[in-house]
Amino acid sequence: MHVTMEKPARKFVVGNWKMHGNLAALPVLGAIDAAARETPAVDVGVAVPATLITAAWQTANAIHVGAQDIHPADKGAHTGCLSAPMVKDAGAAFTIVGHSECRAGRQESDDEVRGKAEAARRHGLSVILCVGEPLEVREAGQAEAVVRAQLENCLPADADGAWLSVAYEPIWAIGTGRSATQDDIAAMHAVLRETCRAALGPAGDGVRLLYGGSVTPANAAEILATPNVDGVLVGGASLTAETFLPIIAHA
Ligand SMILES: O=C(CO)COP(=O)(O)O
Repeated sequence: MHVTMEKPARKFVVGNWKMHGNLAALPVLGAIDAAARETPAVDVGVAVPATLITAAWQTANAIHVGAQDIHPADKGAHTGCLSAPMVKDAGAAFTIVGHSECRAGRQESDDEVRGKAEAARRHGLSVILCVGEPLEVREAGQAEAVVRAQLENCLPADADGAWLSVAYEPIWAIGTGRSATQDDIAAMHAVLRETCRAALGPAGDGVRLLYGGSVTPANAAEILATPNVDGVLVGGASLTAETFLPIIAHA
């Protein structure tokens, strides 16, 4: 089952736990799940470490449980990697692909990221495809051109909002406490929307566009009210109920 994407009515608020959390963190997921059940107009997801996917899926049923990355191949000699069918089997409903921490750590190309998105779709997983520029690119005035090219290169040919979301995560805003300004987010998300429409036609309007990078309870309302922002992808602030629940409440 794909995460149902009913744009623009429903916002998508997603936590990315990165390399944080073990079984002792399940009560946090329980609290997020309870909040999601009380907020049925918002789609809530958490991309947990792979070791927690099954337990999360068994614990929480009002939220979408996701993986943080997959390999483009279904199986093979890829030590330490997980395939789309594996994370699906474990209970994931979606996966993140192309996160800047994966792109940088593993020298991932846009082609590989597109291959991961295609693998996810083949196996019935929804996808959050991440794009975003480093600081030097923004300072050189090239952010929109670079992110547009990144999305064009990573977008699977016949994608649509039934299974695809795109997350704009400027690298300089991740984990720094310095989120992008509302104007910068609006400008970039207009570019993302235009790029989705150019590549996918009317289906491009249905792709949910998320913002990620130092989202907190203090800035979430403003970010979520920005044109073409259909949700947020939250790192640090998704690790505790105290900080993630208020973000869900703002959606
Ligand atoms: O990378 C992120 C989510 O995928 C953002 O992380 P922070 O919210 O910690 O800046």
